[in-house]
Amino acid sequence: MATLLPTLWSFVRDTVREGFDSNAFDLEVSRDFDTQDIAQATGRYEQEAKDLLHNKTEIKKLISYIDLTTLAGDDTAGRVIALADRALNPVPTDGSVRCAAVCVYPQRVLDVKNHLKAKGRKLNIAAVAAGFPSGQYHLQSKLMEVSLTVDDGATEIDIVISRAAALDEDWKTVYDEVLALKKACGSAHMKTILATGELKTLSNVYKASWASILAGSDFIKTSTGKESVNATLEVAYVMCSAIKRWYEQTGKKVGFKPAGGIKTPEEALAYVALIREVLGEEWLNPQLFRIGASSLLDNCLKAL
Ligand SMILES: O=C[C@H](O)COP(=O)(O)O
Repeated sequence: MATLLPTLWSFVRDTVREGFDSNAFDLEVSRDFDTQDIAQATGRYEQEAKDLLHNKTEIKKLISYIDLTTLAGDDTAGRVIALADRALNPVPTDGSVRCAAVCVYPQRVLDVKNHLKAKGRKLNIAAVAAGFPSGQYHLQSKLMEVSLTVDDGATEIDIVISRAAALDEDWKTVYDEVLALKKACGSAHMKTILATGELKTLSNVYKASWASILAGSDFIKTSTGKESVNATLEVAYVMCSAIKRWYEQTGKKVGFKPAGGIKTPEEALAYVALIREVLGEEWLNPQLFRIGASSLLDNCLKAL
């Protein structure tokens, strides 16, 4: 483990060298959001969700976007193995459907990996890391946690931003940390959790989205599921506006993951309607759209 430290510190050093252009950042993020416009749009998505609710194909697609999650202090090898089996075959009457990934704590990654190996099956293994859920840890321990979790076999890492830096409007620190963590992820995909329920304003949500996208996040994700306010359509609209803007400027597609408190197919389908309108149908696949949820699958099965 001691040999990891010099490598991890080199991430930090390289990150600082890559720099953050504050002027360009401020220029880009100086936009206002009309909350009335957003409320009108989210009302539309909720209505569209009601219309989609009786379409069984849409419900099965929903299941394919789910990062099937357990993030509890009493998670055991047995629980995450059962979760992985469920993710591989979530609809007992239709073997063609599977969830996008399982999402577990770092210490449970190896249990899932060994189980999949023994079964000869493949499944994305996402793990929350980098001081999840609060982010209130030293950067070097966040980097080490990410490295160890990737070494254990996580193919996707869900990191958290520093809300302290975001609330202090220190976007350079937010960017630097995300950039360093992206490097620590290596080939694993990185989803950056903004914890929007703690960011206070929609303007901060947009700025945190932009800093995270600039720093190379593969996905941006709303929430950990542990904040008192988790995913909402309002913040999803703002985050997807940043993803759209980035795509218009660079041609690069960043994914979106609402997570936390999404329990019913109707709630989840409203996010589908939002993605369809703001980003387009091409975003509606598990490479670019995930839903982080621990109890949505049960309710989807009831709707089938
Ligand atoms: O990232 C996923 C969330 O932690 C899941 O939240 P949930 O348990 O409210 O569905």
